[in-house]
Amino acid sequence: MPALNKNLQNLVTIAQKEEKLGIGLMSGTSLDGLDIALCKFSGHGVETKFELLNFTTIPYDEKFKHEVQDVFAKKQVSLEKVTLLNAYIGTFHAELILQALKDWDVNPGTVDFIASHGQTIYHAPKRLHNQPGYGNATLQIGDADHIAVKTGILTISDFRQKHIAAGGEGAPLALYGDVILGSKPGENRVLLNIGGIANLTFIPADADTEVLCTDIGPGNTLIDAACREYFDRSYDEDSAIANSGKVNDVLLDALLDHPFFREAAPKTTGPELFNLEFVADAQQAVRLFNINKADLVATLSAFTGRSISNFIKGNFDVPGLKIFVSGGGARNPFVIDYLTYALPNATILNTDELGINGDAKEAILFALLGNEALCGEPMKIGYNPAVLMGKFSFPF
Ligand SMILES: Nc1ncnc2c1ncn2[C@@H]1O[C@H](COP(=O)(O)OP(=O)(O)OP(=O)(O)O)[C@@H](O)[C@H]1O
Ligand SMILES: CC(=O)N[C@H]1[C@@H]2OC[C@@H](O2)[C@@H](O)[C@@H]1O[C@H](C)C(=O)O
Repeated sequence: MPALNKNLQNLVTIAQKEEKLGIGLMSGTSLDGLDIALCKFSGHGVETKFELLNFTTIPYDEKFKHEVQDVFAKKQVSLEKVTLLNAYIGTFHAELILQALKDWDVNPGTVDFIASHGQTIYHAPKRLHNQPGYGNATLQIGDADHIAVKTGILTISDFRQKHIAAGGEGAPLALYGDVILGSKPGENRVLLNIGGIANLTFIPADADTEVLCTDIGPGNTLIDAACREYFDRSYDEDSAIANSGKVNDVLLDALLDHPFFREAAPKTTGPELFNLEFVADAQQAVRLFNINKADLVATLSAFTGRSISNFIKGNFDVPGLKIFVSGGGARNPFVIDYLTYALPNATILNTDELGINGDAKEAILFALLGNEALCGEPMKIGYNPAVLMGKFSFPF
């Protein structure tokens, strides 16, 4: 029998190691920076033992943000730019990983794998694009061959395509991590991530009830977009702008009137739908052509709070519900106060109370999916396809 080549031999050796050191990468819809989580794993599936050794977010500079924004969530872009960015982001992410490892004094040779989400540039579930003959689709760029070659570390990437191939919408993938890391028998839990888009995983107390993981609607994306457009700021730090404005209830109702909120879950979305054009359409519908810009930010912040609380109230009317919040929106006091007020029967906590750093949660999730790709078994959770996700890129 011919011997396996060096890449495959290394792959088998890594897959069979009792303990693995893996890096998870996430670069989300907020485009604030690259989240890098260095984790130690043993086991797989619900038996996974996991430790977060180091975490950092390396902020993107304005130039890089603009480069990505040029092609992000837009129907028409330069194909040349997308092609250039695919290689460029891969190489850039590799440089950021090497920088983080240097800062942590970790030798890249000791890291077994990198699990890279890539940068989503377009998310197109069938419900959203509505084009006959085409199914669900999504596109993450930042090619992993560049990461593997530049870092010398086996890289697993492009997790969402397998989810779609097996019948999903390619997102949210959070449930695999949420169930592995956040379940507690006998307790009704929601793990709520407020990133650019808000999503949640409901883990019921009773094992016979189905786990549900779904996007809910906008998290920070509209608040950030309005801050960029009208205040020359990238976000509303500590809700300073929202707190100086007044919620416009007519506009709030118009925003909430979109059919997305009436569609059955699980469902996914993105800034392809929730953008400033969406807000202008809602203003048009109620003939509100002029609105004070601080009132607009307050209304968009209330929109995030209300769409999340409506979904939770409408779907999980269960006793003793605990909601563990993560993502940058957990630091938006206006949104968190709104949830606390609108959901008096639930307890609102932070994922840190589960021992999971809320900022690191999504990067940890991808590290965990990388671990599953190496040594796991397909898991049937909720309505999600039972498949192992990710593609392998070798360093040599
Ligand atoms: N102090 C703060 N006050 C208000 N908002 C904040 C604060 N800190 C962070 N945020 C919000 O969090 C955002 C970043 O969130 P996060 O890093 O979770 O996004 P992401 O990973 O891109 O999201 P996604 O889950 O959609 O991929 C910022 O753009 C901002 O809107
Ligand atoms: C296509 C895509 O990148 N979706 C992201 C985005 O950000 C939040 C929400 O929309 C979620 O569906 C998903 O990310 C997380 C990590 C997920 O898959 O669970």
